[in-house]
Amino acid sequence: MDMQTNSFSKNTMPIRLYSSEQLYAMEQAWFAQGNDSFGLMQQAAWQMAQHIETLYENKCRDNKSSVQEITSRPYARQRRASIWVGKGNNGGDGWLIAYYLQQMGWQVQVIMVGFDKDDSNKDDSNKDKQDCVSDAVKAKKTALSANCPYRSFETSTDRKNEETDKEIRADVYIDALFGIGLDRAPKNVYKQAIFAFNEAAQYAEALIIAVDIPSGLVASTGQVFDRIAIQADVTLCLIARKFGLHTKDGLDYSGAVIDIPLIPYHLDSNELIPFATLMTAAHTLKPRRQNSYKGSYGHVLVIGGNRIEGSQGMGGAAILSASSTMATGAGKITVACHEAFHSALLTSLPDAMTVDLHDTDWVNRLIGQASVVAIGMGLGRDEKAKLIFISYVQAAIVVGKPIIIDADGLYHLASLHSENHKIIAELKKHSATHQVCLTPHSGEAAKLLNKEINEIEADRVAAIRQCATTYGGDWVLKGAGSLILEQPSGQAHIYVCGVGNAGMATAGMGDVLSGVIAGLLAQEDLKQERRSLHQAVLIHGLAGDILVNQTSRNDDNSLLVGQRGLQAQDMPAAIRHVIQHMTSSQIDIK
Ligand SMILES: NC(=O)C1=CN([C@@H]2O[C@H](COP(=O)(O)OP(=O)(O)OC[C@H]3O[C@@H](n4cnc5c(N)ncnc54)[C@H](OP(=O)(O)O)[C@@H]3O)[C@@H](O)[C@H]2O)[C@@H](O)CC1
Ligand SMILES: Nc1ncnc2c1ncn2[C@@H]1O[C@H](COP(=O)(O)OP(=O)(O)O)[C@@H](O)[C@H]1O
Repeated sequence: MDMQTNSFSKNTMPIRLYSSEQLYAMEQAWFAQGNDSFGLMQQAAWQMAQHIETLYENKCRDNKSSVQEITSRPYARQRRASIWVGKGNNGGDGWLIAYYLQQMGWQVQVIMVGFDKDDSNKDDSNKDKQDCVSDAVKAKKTALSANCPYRSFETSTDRKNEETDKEIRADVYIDALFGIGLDRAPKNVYKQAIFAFNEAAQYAEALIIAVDIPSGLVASTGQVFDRIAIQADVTLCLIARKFGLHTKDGLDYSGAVIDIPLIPYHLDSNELIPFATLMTAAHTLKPRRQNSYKGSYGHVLVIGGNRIEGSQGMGGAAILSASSTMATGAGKITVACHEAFHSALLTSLPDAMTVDLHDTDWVNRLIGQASVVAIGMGLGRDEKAKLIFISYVQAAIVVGKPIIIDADGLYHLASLHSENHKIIAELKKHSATHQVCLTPHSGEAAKLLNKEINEIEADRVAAIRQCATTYGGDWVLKGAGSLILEQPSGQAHIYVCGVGNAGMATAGMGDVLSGVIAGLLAQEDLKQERRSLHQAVLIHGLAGDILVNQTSRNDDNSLLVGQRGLQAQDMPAAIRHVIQHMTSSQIDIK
């Protein structure tokens, strides 16, 4: 992987992300080499206890009160940790954290969730089978042998008295309910415990630390069921980064992520192929050659912006896409849109050329001349729009052009797929030799795969893989932590976009993205460098971040609009800013 990047974030290195299954495989490979599983749990807990102490001290410093000040308060002479444990190995980590924190002078209280009387009896009666008991049981025994105070969540909620409330109020709340083993929605007592944990920790204004992954968040998908999850300030991530921490709900629940690698899995020669790669920095771009002209930087043809009889039309989609294309440095642009929008287009983008979307002779001629064809933004969904979509995509295939398909283009593609139209196979074949980029959000992906949106959302990686298998080409599955699937040599690789923000959840942002992709692909001089799909998605996200000031050193804040004020039309100026910094000096984001 090309590591040459320009720093647009604190962490500029790509980070490998793994699924639960891969994490379990890493652990098993480690144990198969003769390493002890309980020893690993002890190591994990010991390191986490150290981190917890440091994080708490840092929090006190940030609050501008010294640790001595805090510890001298009559009700808090000791640092207090409330540790909520489940029955799996994540809970085992929690018991051992309690054990080590107590040794370090903390006042600890363990809250057991889902343990019933039978279980504890079973543990004690199995003394003769000590070697066979699980690590979690060994961890519990270790903590109990050191007299760590503990209580069952079920019992304390039943009692519901003031004393119980006081007992569980702490400076640090530690979530060790579920780790990578969570595979379904927490129900009953688990659901109650997660809500109670969040409520108690927020009431106490405590530091909230998740062990390995916040409970309720699925490591392999980033999904949280019905908003039932621990809302962490910090996640102490064991062994390797979980995919789910960085996409979808993971972005809202994980807080800051601290790695605790524990085992040297990356040194293994039979290294696992990562599930995905997290990207937070765009690759550096070389400056333009002095001896060049507009033709050196490509000609983009944007096809969209239609007006269907009786409607106001969607000229803005083509205008936003075209403006963003020019902001990336493309040499020339022609927009094939409805004639009703030509003057509006030329008013906002006088550098563009225009052609009537429905003048098929002209548009076909331009397809032959263009370096890249981007089609679908505001194209319309009626039968006439569908016919021109088929005709222009076919023309682009015949003359061998890179194609970007977005928005209404994806709608037509889905319907053509359901009709077994031959263009689907033609496009797939074309994608084996030419770049074809398709950019659905979850709703569009659902149509393309003939599924419900919640099925797509439940496993976005599976969805993007299925899109690529069905239609060929490179894909972006848009949303928080957008996924990008590229298959340059036939082997699919998935990236997660680690930049961008919720201010970008606004109309027209997707049109802007299609413009950035087209602009990068058009520029031949960037061939030796990265002008890949993930590079385009990063530039788009970084531009959005600059506009909401997620920058630590952005001297020029004239672009600042904030998340709620962010509009797609603000993006071209920010894209220019990002491209300029990628080509010269560095700025930091976040
Ligand atoms: N030695 C090691 O390997 C090391 C492991 N480490 C730690 O172990 C953690 C993984 O441990 P784990 O595999 O025991 O899974 P964990 O998440 O604790 O328990 C889940 C269990 O709960 C259940 N369950 C699932 N969903 C549920 C639901 N919604 N509601 C109710 N129950 C549910 C499910 O059981 P089921 O009921 O399906 O039989 C499942 O077995 C990992 O994140 C890390 O912290 C580190 O210490 C490093 C060394
Ligand atoms: N919460 C978010 N975090 C990061 N990026 C986001 C978020 N919401 C939307 N975006 C990005 O903004 C763009 C929105 O695209 P899309 O939904 O197609 O908008 P439209 O159809 O209105 O043009 C996508 O690139 C998406 O990834």
